[in-house]
Amino acid sequence: MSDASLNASQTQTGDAGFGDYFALLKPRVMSLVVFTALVGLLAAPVPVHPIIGFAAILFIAVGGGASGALNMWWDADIDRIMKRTQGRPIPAGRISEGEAFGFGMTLSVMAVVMLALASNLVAAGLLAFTIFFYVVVYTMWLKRWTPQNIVIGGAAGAFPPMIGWAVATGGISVESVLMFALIFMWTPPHFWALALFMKSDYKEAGVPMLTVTHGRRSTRKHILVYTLLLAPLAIGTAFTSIGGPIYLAVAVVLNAMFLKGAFDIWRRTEEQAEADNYKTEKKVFALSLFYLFGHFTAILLQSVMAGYGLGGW
Ligand code: HEM
Ligand SMILES: CC(C)=CCC/C(C)=C/CC/C(C)=C/COP(=O)(O)OP(=O)(O)O
Repeated sequence: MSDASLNASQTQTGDAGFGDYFALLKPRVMSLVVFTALVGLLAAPVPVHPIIGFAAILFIAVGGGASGALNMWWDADIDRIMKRTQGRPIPAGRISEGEAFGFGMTLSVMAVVMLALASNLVAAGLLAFTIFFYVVVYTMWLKRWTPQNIVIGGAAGAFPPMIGWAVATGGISVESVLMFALIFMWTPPHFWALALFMKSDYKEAGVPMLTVTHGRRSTRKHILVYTLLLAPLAIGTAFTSIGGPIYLAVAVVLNAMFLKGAFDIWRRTEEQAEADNYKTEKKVFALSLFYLFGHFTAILLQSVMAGYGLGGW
């Protein structure tokens, strides 16, 4: 039986296993979040002892996961309504809201304290702020209040490379802000492409996503505008100290693909999208994941090569 087909009447709180607590950490989304933190850490000009680096990434992963658990605790009511989220441990009845809250809070505090001990207060402070931003600013406040929820709230997902960079350097710099900006501008097309084929779910749950408040036509336009703003930023990063020729080649190809996808989404009518079951929108959502992974992999490659005195301009 799939998770989605379980419901509270078939399962009881207390049935939870390791897998349910692991699911509270939103591991799939967090895998990319943690990767960007790792790249931030490795791209910094200050080498980190491997054990400290490993521990720091682990604590960032735990903090990120904990914020996911707190997000699911607060959003349990809407997760019960949306098909996509009904199989999650709380709506499925395998973990109680109180248990999820306790789990999320305990891990959050532990992650921040441990990161402070393993690295420095700037990194730990940034992690604490990121958890606060995702849980309080995005989840509790913006998500149910404004269609700009993910534009502003998306900042939470953009902090992890800055945390990684701060672990290594103890501070914030132009380069780490650039990595933040890349994720910040990427989040709206990433999410709105998904929202185009999720509209009915958010509507039922009363979440004011752009698709619900402004319609799909406007969302298509918004995706294009943000992708057009993202491209020069992503490509321009090639000419900074975290970029280089390899990054430039990757960025040009990925931005050309992402722009083509955004134009396709913008050109399509709802009838066309419905006719092929939102094939283009689904493709662009998948591409968004590859896009971010590709840019951060290129930043990582450039920094590894720079360590050998190679790959720069
Ligand atoms: C406010 C910002 C964001 C919103 C609202 C958002 C929303 C979503 C949603 C609703 C999904 C569908 C999958 C699910 O049910 O969990 C998803 C998938 C995903 N997101 Fe995002 N996202 C945001 C930011 C990010 C960031 C910053 C990253 C990584 C850096 C990221 C990485 C991913 C990945 C890897 C998936 C695919 C997960 C899978 O395979 O199930 N997202 N996102
Ligand atoms: C280090 C650290 C604290 C990282 C946090 C990173 C972070 C804020 C990621 C946000 C990505 C995410 C899961 C958005 C889902 O939005 P949603 O909660 O509205 O999605 P849902 O409808 O699937 O619950």
